[in-house]
Amino acid sequence: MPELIKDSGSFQEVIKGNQLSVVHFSADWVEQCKQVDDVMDTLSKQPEYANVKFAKCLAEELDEISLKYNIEAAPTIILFRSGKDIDKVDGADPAKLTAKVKQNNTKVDNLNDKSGDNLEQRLKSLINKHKVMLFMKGNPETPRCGFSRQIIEILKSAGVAYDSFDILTDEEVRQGLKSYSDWPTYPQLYVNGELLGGLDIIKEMQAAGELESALEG
Ligand SMILES: N[C@@H](CCC(=O)N[C@@H](CS)C(=O)NCC(=O)O)C(=O)O
Repeated sequence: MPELIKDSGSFQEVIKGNQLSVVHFSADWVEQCKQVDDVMDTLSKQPEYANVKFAKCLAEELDEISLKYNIEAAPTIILFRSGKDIDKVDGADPAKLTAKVKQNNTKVDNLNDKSGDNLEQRLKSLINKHKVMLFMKGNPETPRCGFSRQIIEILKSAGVAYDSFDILTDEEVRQGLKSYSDWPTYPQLYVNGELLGGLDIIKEMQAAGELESALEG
């Protein structure tokens, strides 16, 4: 049975930690929320989700938290890992909610499996996955940050082939790459395993007519 979050202290308790946390922003008077309650209840009883935290909060009673996470209507379900929101389901959509819990929990499992691995090796292999490799928020079809969206447009106009990695799906890579490359933000664009830069640098290169040759490596 999902825990009922009553204040911001218990909310922080629920979302912290490397496990997946699934929080239903609910309103008692909205019929669809009952459907989400049932799905959350069923999922919480499945052995494969034994380490996932399922919780519910009454969105109108915790307005500061609802504001922070842009809750516009109940039900909204937000998935968290290590205190950060990593995914979201708007409205009562049992199939989508189930799929997202499964998908994001698999990522945590992968992360845990890899915890003994050398993070540096993982980062190196990701950086070298493609000649031009973009680390961004979201994916080229659905960028989840304006900076990432702009760099996608630039790469599109340069007509270059590239691969991308969504750092919102992997907190270890998100934080690890910042220190590995000594670069604090995303997007990060790599060519032949070397950091070319973030959005501002890429824009400068484009303005100077240097981008296409830099992308050639
Ligand atoms: N001026 C930066 C803009 C990028 C930026 O500020 N990104 C922020 C917000 S999307 C970021 O990645 N913050 C660190 C994080 O979210 O982990 C650039 O040239 O790339």
